[in-house]
Amino acid sequence: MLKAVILIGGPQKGTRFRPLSFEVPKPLFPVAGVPMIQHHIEACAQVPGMQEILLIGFYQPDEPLTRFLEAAQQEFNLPVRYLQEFAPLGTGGGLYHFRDQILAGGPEAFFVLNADVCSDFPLSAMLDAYRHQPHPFLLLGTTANRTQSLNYGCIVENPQTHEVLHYVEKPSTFVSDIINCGIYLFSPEALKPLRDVFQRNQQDGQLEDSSGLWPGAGTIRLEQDVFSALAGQGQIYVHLTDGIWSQIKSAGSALYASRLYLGQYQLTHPERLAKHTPGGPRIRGNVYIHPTAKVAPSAVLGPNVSIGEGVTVGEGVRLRESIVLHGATLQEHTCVLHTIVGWGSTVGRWARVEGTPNDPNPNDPRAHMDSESLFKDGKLLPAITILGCRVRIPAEVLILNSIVLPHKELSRSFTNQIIL
Ligand SMILES: Nc1nc2c(ncn2[C@@H]2O[C@H](COP(=O)(O)OP(=O)(O)O[C@H]3O[C@H](CO)[C@@H](O)[C@H](O)[C@@H]3O)[C@@H](O)[C@H]2O)c(=O)[nH]1
Repeated sequence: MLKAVILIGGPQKGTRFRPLSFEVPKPLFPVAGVPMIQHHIEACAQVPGMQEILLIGFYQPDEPLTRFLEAAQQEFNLPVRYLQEFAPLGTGGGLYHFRDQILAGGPEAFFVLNADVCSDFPLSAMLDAYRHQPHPFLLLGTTANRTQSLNYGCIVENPQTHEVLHYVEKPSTFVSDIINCGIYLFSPEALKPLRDVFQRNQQDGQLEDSSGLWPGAGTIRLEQDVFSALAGQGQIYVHLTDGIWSQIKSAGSALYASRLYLGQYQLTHPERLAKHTPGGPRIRGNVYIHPTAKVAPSAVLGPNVSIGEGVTVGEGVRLRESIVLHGATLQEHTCVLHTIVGWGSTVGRWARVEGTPNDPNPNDPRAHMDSESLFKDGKLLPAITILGCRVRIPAEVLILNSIVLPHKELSRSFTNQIIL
């Protein structure tokens, strides 16, 4: 019997996701038409013997989260429960705090997944590797180029045995091109080192560390406190993958992840991809259209477009590399490229809304999305355009490389601006 834990974090963590995280908790943001963590849940539910999926975080259990959990339980016919931390406990504190719930029923092992990653989740392959040679910690690893590796946990392995010999979280100089994907398979034994860290933190007193976290309150950093400390002791192994993988930290990376998942749907969910039908809109490449959306037949959509519930797309609209969220309206002949259109927003006739993608270098197979910062030298960097919720864009204007905060009613064109 197996279980899975998804680490969903909490409200203040989604700052690079603003203004989109104002409306919905980041783990529920739709990526390729379904909430971000539904991809995780679908992957876990497919592993034979999966008994229960636990979401651990420090969000207040609000209505969208509760509705999502109920829908997921019904769809996958599995208990999917939310366990709320009393305070942010770090990536390992929640696992230790809720250890009794995780180990209830005696699982053989449990998966631990960061919520903010996009992957094809090779969970069965990880399970095979684990069963072949059970160790307390199995980490999924992928490769990154030298510069980008510094943004992740870096793993030095023994290439013969795949034992993790050395682990450094976000090093300041190059350590290894194998990075931690934030996808793990732990044996029940893994909770013992977590207990040791917990007890040590209690003894050391309630000292604040440099990140402002409070170890005495039960905070455990899986990466630094456990992986770095135990590397080279025969307890941590890495399973390498060359499948799709990306972090979802910013709106730009959500758009990129949407593209990756839409590509995956060819294999996993062909029924979710829109097909060209006589009298229907023209579809180019991978496109998701929610069944309740109304799309005019002369619209041209794709590639890599995802259209949410109740969206209206008018005649002659051109839509490419974009996510259009619940209840938005694109009036006739708008052109929307590399943009996220927020919930209930309206783009007026003949308006053009465009962003600039910051996709990984296509000539470097090890490149990932850069963890973008919005500014360089005091200037807003060109990036995808984001319209917050219920924004109104008038007819015949151009909105380029801009972020528009919720409820704004614009009256003219804007380029390279954050509109507050
Ligand atoms: N429950 C809970 N979850 C948390 C907490 N803090 C973070 N998380 C969740 O844990 C995951 C990791 O979050 P971060 O702490 O922001 O780390 P990171 O910068 O994403 O880096 C981690 O992931 C990388 C892969 O995406 C790894 O390369 C890196 O080593 C590390 O594990 C996210 O899904 C986040 O929601 C917490 O206090 N409580």
